[in-house]
Amino acid sequence: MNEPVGSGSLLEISDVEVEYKPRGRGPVRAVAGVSLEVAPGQIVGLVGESGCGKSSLARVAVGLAAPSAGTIRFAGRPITPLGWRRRPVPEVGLQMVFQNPYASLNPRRTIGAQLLDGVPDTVTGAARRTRVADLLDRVGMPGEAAERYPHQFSGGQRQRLAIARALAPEPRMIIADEPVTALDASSQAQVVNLLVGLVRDLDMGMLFISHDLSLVHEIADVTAVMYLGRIVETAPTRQLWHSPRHPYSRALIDAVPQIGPHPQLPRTLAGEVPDPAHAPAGCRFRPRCPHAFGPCGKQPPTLDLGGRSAACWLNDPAVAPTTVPAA
Ligand SMILES: Nc1ncnc2c1ncn2[C@@H]1O[C@H](COP(=O)(O)OP(=O)(O)OP(=O)(O)O)[C@@H](O)[C@H]1O
Repeated sequence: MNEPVGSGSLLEISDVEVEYKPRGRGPVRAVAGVSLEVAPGQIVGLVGESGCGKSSLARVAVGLAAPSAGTIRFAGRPITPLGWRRRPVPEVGLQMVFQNPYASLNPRRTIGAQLLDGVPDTVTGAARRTRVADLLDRVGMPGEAAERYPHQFSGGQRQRLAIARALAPEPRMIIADEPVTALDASSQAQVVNLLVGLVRDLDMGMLFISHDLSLVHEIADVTAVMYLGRIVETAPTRQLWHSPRHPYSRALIDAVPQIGPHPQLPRTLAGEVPDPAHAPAGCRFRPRCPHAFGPCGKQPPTLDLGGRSAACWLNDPAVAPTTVPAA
């Protein structure tokens, strides 16, 4: 199953747009031209406020819906959307873990039956049952769980089982969309540690989607920051955390309470995220940006800053004011 990847990327999202056409309303461009890559063995964190388009992007990335524009390739092959409830791309090894584990577990079937569904056909006979036991063991669940139904487990256990279900087809990559948001605090840490441990052990790629920058900071190699349908900054996580180059990334970092020797109360960003049906022209962050100036009314640049990128005119020395505050 592990075919070579030509370009070095496992998942390549290029100029993707997702537009909804709700009845009685104008079109909603939830994803407005996003490009993002995940390499084998890499964890990429995608972070942004609620409504910025993270789930819309995840759904098209995994093939559950078609993008309105742009292309998605996995292991060098285009992803063809097959629709909700059909397993779209198991043959290319991309699986999804949802916020609500019920979305990936059928409440009317035993856990064992559902895990067996995902085990590749190349595993035959008694080895299939053994594989199910191995999967349960990997996620820290007892073998007896195979005979039970999803409702017989707690939220944290269900998410472990959903992770086992995602691992069954031996994927090369996981897209995890807010996988711990619905769980209580103690289960959150356990499930994140489990997921990250498995991804690292199995050398998989992962796109980890979250509204929680402090969590993404803990686990991601690279962080992409999304605002109102666009990626505004992508950088190695440590660089982004210590020297953000987009004012929105700065605002997200400032919103995280700091403890330790230099405690700091969170500073919340003023204003609301605009409705994507009425997105501001030019830089979409402009109405909330403390540094907005002339060129921001134009399309923001996607500036390559050497291994990282930021869509902000402040980083363009040709146009930025000479007294530029750090983002
Ligand atoms: N089926 C739909 N029809 C119309 N608008 C939609 C639809 N699905 C999502 N949207 C809108 O698209 C935008 C992006 O939604 P999306 O769920 O992708 O964001 P998100 O960042 O994942 O937010 P959350 O974390 O709250 O799920 C929002 O404004 C949302 O209201």
